[in-house]
Amino acid sequence: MGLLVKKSDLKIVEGDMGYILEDVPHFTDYLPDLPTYPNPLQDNPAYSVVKQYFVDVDDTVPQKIVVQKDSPRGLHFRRAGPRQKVYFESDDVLACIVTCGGLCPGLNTVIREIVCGLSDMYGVNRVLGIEGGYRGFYARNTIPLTPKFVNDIHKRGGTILGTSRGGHDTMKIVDNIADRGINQVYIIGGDGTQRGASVIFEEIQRRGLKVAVVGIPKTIDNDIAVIDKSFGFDTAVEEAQRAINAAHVEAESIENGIGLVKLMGRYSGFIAMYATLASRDVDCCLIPESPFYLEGKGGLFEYIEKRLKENGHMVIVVAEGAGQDLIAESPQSFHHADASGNKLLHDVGLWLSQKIKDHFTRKQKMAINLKYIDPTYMIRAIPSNASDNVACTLLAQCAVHGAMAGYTGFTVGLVNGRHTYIPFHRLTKTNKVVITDRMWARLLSSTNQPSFLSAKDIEEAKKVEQQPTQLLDEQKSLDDGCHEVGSDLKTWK
Ligand SMILES: Nc1ncnc2c1ncn2[C@@H]1O[C@H](COP(=O)(O)OP(=O)(O)O)[C@@H](O)[C@H]1O
Ligand SMILES: O=P(O)(O)OC[C@H]1O[C@](O)(COP(=O)(O)O)[C@@H](O)[C@@H]1O
Ligand SMILES: [Mg+2]
Repeated sequence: MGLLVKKSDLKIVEGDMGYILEDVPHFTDYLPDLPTYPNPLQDNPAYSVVKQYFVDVDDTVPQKIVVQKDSPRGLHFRRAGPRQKVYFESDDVLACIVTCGGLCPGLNTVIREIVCGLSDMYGVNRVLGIEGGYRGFYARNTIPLTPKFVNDIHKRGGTILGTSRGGHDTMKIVDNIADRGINQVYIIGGDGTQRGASVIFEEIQRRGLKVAVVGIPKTIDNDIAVIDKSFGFDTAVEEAQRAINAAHVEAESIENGIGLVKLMGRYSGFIAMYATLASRDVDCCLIPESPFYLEGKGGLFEYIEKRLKENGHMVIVVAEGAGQDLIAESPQSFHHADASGNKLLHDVGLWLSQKIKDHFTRKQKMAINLKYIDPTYMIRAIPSNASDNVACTLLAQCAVHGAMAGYTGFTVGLVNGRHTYIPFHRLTKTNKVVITDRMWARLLSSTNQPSFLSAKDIEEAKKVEQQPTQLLDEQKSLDDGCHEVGSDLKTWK
């Protein structure tokens, strides 16, 4: 279940024409009369030439960018960036950085840029690395992070700090933060991590500590709500091309060749969809959001047979979360969830390979050559590419600006091309490919695969689409006084 947020805990500012700002918490909400200091950036020669370097206090960014003449202005988030006044003196800051959840290209770049951003922009030189994810706060020693130490780390995949699932003990973590005198906590991770960050922030606020809790969203699956795109996603899609190319070369070199590639995507098929659209060698893309079936008219086997007869070979891309309902329970799937409570998946790649082989060789008596490629971890265990490196840098710098300016309990994220500060609870919902959107239609028209949907399914999907928008749903919940967010795809105990 997602986070349950009371209306009284939200910072909502309403304006004309249906304008709503969902603001993020600030120290002054619970610690009035804190001293402020001029932002040291104003004396930094590198930034002194920038016209209006500091962000206007009233700047906000709309969540919905496409509007009609009479539509309400809708939900907005606070624009990220440096503020004229800061709430920390450089020498007083003791920051820490932790990485949690699965790997993602760019983690080391974000770590590097937080350390260098704190030092170069704000003269902060005390930064600690928390090793091995959340449990590292109370179970491991810290490592001092200096600009020199992190200088080359962006060239490496993974995270120099290590990561983990599970192990989130709020009290132990906050005790540790307080005992060490840490006053800025940078938490890099996905939806689960942001839920964890949210409860850490609540406890810190309850204890009245002047500690900024800042999230930087991470997920290779690109399934975090609200934000445009997560860092590392482009790198993963690019790396997936190598596997798809190999599958294509293998398939076209042999009679009735089928190349099958499994890509990551637990609940959302973004990697599979973008890798397919980028490649143009893919004949069929299967994702969790779009149910499919094997046998009979309009099914996968019929389509495979057609493509082999037309073209002599084909390439299939399958996202790891696709077809889970079709796969029978197996004895191996005894553990149903990982340490963080994420549902464990059946291996759709192996299952599908076997099903295709059985169907064509035994039932159809048609000789096929299937080559299965599983590059799962290869696409996320690599360093980030050039554009992801820049994305990581901007996220890290915006995170630092926000913490220095006294904001807390927020995640930094790109919304409609602008960096914003977003309350944690907004990001814990899972973003999914919408199969009634134009992007999925583009994919279907580029692969020519069947949609696997009956006329009734299409009607149902359109009805879901026509239901009130997310914004209206959420506004209604707010009016009711309570706001539940987050997917119910996983349970947290
Ligand atoms: N609801 C929650 N409350 C507190 N901590 C959580 C919650 N969900 C996940 N976490 C913690 O966040 C960390 C990362 O979560 P996980 O789901 O594995 O990865 P990701 O953050 O990439 O989604 C884990 O250490 C887990 O214990
Ligand atoms: O084997 P692991 O480390 O649990 O990771 C597998 C999972 O990690 C992911 O890459 C991303 O998951 P997170 O965003 O929760 O880290 C999923 O696509 C995949 O199912
Ligand atoms: Mg997750």
